[in-house]
Amino acid sequence: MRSGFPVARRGMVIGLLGGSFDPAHEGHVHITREALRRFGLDRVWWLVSPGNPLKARQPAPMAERIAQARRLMDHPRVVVTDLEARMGTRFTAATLKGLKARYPGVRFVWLMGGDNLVQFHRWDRWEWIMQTVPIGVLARPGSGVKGRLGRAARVYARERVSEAQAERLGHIPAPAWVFADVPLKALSSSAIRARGDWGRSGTPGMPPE
Ligand SMILES: Nc1ncnc2c1ncn2[C@@H]1O[C@H](COP(=O)(O)OP(=O)(O)OP(=O)(O)O)[C@@H](O)[C@H]1O
Ligand SMILES: O=C(O)c1ccc[n+]([C@@H]2O[C@H](COP(=O)([O-])O)[C@@H](O)[C@H]2O)c1
Repeated sequence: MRSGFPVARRGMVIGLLGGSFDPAHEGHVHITREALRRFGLDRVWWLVSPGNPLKARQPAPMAERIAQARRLMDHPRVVVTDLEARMGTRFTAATLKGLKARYPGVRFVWLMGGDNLVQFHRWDRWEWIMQTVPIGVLARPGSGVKGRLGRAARVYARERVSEAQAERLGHIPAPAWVFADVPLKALSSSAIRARGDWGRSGTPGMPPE
């Protein structure tokens, strides 16, 4: 990855988990492992965001978040990247456009927790995203209860793929999305920040020493 851009071969299926990772925690690790297993992914790339366009709060410096995420997410098929900062994008649609141009022949799958599906219709060019890449949604406490999946799920209800077909997700033409009912982990970056041990404890999500 000398250029800062990870290597990917044609035909690979790569899951993209975008996030603030401020800080990364065991919930991110958990959904990444579940996504690798359930969606037939060759790799997952964590896209550490320069800043979520819908969040007013500025996150911790990119270098700190990347370093902490790499310490936590140690897996041969997972890459923690600052691709969005390198490409100068922060909206997901722009990121996907850039990645598709840079990696022809690679199949991307967008990954997100159920909380993001609920507000997905507020994202820039969300319908274009839906029609461009398959989406794997992972259950999160407080989201995914019947009737609370949000507008995007309603508009694209017929494009929902069953969990039994999820292993082929990267090969199903968009629009296609799966809601994976993974075991729930009630961890969040905001709770860790509120506790105030981010930056002091080596492992967010664990009690400070
Ligand atoms: N415990 C979890 N279970 C399922 N999905 C999660 C979990 N934690 C984070 N995610 C998902 O991972 C992605 C990146 O999350 P993010 O970096 O914003 O962490 P967060 O814990 O949601 O942060 P914050 O509490 O600041 O909103 C998002 O798609 C989010 O929905
Ligand atoms: O493109 C958008 O309009 C958009 C709006 C909100 C969130 N996102 C992306 O969703 C991902 C999760 O964001 P966050 O802050 O919940 O970790 C991250 O990659 C953000 O850039 C993207």
